[in-house]
Amino acid sequence: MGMSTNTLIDEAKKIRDKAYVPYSKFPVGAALLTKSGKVYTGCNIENAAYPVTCCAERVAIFKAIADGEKEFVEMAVIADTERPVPPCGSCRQVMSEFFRSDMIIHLTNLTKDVKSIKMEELLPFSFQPTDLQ
Ligand SMILES: O=c1ccn([C@H]2C[C@H](O)[C@@H](CO)O2)c(=O)[nH]1
Ligand SMILES: [Zn+2]
Repeated sequence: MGMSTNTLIDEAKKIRDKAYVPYSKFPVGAALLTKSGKVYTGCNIENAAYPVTCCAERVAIFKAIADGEKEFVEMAVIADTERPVPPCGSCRQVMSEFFRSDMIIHLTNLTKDVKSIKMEELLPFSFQPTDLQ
């Protein structure tokens, strides 16, 4: 694991403290590295209308996209889980829209277990923009 990966995990851990989680009390942090070397971070933001909640991963991705970023190289996600935190299905679908199939996502937890997984393994046979043509 390179130095940039540890830095990315640290950034994810740091923004996890900003999570707005009055309902689940389950804070999650995510950090996304762009090809240009910038890091976009996200935390989960819940809502009294529970399903309106946005996960940490999507907050990070949407911040980057809204800032004009298009090329991503690595992502880290962290939560206080027993195993490396598995992203939800909605986040996997959003990731598959913007991440290359060979991009690595580092899933981790507070006890530093890390599962580094390729986009294509995280969501195989995913519905793609090209399927609309
Ligand atoms: O990978 C995950 C899994 C869950 N959550 C959030 C959604 C909700 O706020 C809380 C409990 O599901 O954790 C994330 O942000 N990312
Ligand atoms: Zn999610």
